[in-house]
Amino acid sequence: MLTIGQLEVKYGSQTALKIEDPISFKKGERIGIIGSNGAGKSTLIKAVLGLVPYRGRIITQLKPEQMAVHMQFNGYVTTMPVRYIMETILGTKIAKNKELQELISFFDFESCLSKRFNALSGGQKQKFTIILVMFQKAGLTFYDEVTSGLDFETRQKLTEMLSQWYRDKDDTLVVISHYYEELEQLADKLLILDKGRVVDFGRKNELFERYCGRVVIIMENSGKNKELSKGFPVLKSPEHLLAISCKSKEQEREMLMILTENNVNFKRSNSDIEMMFMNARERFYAQ
Ligand SMILES: Nc1ncnc2c1ncn2[C@@H]1O[C@H](COP(=O)(O)OP(=O)(O)OP(=O)(O)O)[C@@H](O)[C@H]1O
Repeated sequence: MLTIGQLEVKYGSQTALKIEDPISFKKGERIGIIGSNGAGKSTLIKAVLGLVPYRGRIITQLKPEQMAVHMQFNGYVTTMPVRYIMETILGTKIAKNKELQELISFFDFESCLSKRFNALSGGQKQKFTIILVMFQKAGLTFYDEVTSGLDFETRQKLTEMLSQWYRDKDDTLVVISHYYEELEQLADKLLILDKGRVVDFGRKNELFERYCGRVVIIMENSGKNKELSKGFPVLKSPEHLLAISCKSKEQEREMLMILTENNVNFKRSNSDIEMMFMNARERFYAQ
């Protein structure tokens, strides 16, 4: 569907993004893009959409109208109710369009239609743009920080709605997010960027195995826990946590036995994106 290779985007003399080995997004894939501030995530989307000049190759059979994008920040006319903005942008009347009615109802947006954009809450503003984006039924849809700035509960609800909407559909999605739980729900593959470079690209479970092992056991970073896990491979983790990588069932059993016998609370995970992301970056720079 889309192949990117030998890509370089510069702002003035600063290289914001450099992709050497080709990466491909295939039909139906759900791709999450993860990276710290300034990693080049939005720049990648802008390059694909032709919004910034670049050198290199972006190959796709898709026409511009077959790509839809939800950008991080969106502004609309503030002098009229969002109903009219929606109808003008989409070129259809809500009352006459069943599909649009279905979308509005799915996002519980009916009561918002008479409000002006500025009078919508953060979550409602995002829903408004999501409805506009989804209605286009593009082959490839980008969501850039779709839940950014929302409170935890609204974020969770919106992520769940997106996940539910796309569950049985074959749309290709590219989701940029800083929230690990959002990528957990919406993405099957991850593109990890850092300082404009590709750290890795692959299926979530394969990346987890590559950087964290079979399973990771996470506990408080205390002196006692460090002592108990001596000899086990320690992963890079947030300061307050101690993460142990278990490469085999035997290793995991041994670790769990020690922790249980010593009454230590722990979390076991085979999909922790934060841990995978931190360790992927660590290994990238160690090479
Ligand atoms: N219009 C611009 N002019 C100059 N530099 C820019 C411009 N847009 C982005 N940059 C720089 O390019 C780099 C990548 O920016 P980009 O917005 O792609 O990062 P990002 O990964 O999306 O970050 P964030 O998570 O903060 O949104 C950053 O160093 C940023 O300061």
